[in-house]
Amino acid sequence: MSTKFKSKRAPGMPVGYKDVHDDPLSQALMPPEDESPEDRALRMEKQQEATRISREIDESIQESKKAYEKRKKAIKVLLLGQAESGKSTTLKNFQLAFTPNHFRSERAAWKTIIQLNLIGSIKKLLEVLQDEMDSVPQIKPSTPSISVSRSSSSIRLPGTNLTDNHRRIRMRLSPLISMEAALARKLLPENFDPERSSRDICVRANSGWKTTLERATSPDARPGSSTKSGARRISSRPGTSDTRSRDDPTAVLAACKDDILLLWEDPIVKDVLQKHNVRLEDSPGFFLNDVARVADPNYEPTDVDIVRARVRTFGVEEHKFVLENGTMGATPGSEWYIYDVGGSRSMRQHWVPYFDDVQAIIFLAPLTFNQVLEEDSRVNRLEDSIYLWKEVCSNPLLARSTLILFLNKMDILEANLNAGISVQKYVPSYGDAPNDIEHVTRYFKEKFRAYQKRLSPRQRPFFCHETSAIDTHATSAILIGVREGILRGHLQKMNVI
Ligand SMILES: Nc1nc2c(ncn2[C@@H]2O[C@H](COP(=O)(O)OP(=O)(O)OP(=O)(O)O)[C@@H](O)[C@H]2O)c(=O)[nH]1
Ligand SMILES: [Mg+2]
Repeated sequence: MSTKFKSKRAPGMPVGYKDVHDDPLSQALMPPEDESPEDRALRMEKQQEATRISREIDESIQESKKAYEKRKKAIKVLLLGQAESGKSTTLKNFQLAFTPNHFRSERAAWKTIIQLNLIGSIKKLLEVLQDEMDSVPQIKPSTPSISVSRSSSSIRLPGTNLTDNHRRIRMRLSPLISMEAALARKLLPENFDPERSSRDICVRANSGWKTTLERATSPDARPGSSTKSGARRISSRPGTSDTRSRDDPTAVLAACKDDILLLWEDPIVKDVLQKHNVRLEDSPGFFLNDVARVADPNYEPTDVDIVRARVRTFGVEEHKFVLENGTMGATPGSEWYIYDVGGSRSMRQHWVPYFDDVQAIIFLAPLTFNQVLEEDSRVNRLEDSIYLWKEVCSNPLLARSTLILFLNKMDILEANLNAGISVQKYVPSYGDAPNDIEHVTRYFKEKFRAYQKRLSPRQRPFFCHETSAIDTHATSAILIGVREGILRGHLQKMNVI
């Protein structure tokens, strides 16, 4: 009886399946009647392999499903704000506070960025000196005077307090500039644009630029050295020690260190900068006050250096955080996604696709009332931040997202107010209220609060923090509170608490 029943099923088909004579597929799969034992063994082997592959596909679908569910449950935070508002700096603070091991593992990549930042400031400084020299007639110098010098004396150039010694130092520093362009082209080739070479270093989101930098600047990747497989990585030129040191920012900076210090600490140079209205201290990625350290051959960036390094974000970067054990009271293993966007005007259209799936937005609004946008010098930065804030508050896609406002760059606000810069001059509506940090902060905070209240499609609480994102200690305390708040809100929405 059982033999008879078996013969009616295709091999491997469970009991209860349709009779093979009714099912064309089963019929097609039936072994030939004269199947040899070898053919049968081969067929069984193929069948087992097919079953294994099918099981693997099922498992991978299940895993994708699980990952999708996990991602759906994960907390997603979007960092928004204009260019240079401090979004990437806040992200780095987040990494330092909650995934410090990962943060520190990227130190080598940041070292090159910091060196490029420093060279960028020197380049700007040299441009100002050149402008000053060009602004006066180039006639034969006549009035000798003593100034900064390695030699015993120097000759003052006509019409300026700069001397021929400044000109010589400027010449000696010029290899830094050609090296910067070469380095940017080699290390970040897809982002190299000679038209923009005077601007910040720019990296494309999710391009793996940190890995590229780490590989390209590791000792065995320098020109003239070989990889384990014997292939050259960067340059095909013969690797003389001369070419090696000319391409290596650490070696070139070390060779130029004394000259950089001489220029930067020279009171005449400071006067020229002031005359040309250039405050390098306020520009992003400023490391000129740290030359002695950064230009040292054994320089290793500190955590704060990394947080202060400047790289312009281009596009939208996704950062996954799996909180590390023992970090700031975090629940180990919890998953967060933080999206860091490029903030300049041309990049804002890329923000919208991320709006419908985020629990919280951290909006960076620096209180830089006396600065204008780099991309449009007719627009005041603070005015632009308020415009953006209004857009975010009123956007229906964000109606359910928690908004957290960071009034950032409080240190710069304080310095500006201490220097006596009047808020009323730039923001007439401020009137004649006291020009101090307390009143100014309260005034702008209330402005942001009122717009949120007026424009939000549904009521939501106003969360606001005063931050200086380069102060890692203070910022980590704020971020712990923010993380708790977002988590609580998220759990409430999911009805877990
Ligand atoms: N003094 C001071 N500098 C800050 C502060 N926050 C950020 N910066 C600096 O401002 C510069 C710009 O910061 P980023 O975080 O790169 O700005 P971003 O918003 O990511 O800019 P984009 O990527 O161009 O959109 C960097 O050099 C930071 O070190 C702050 O609170 N105080
Ligand atoms: Mg950025």
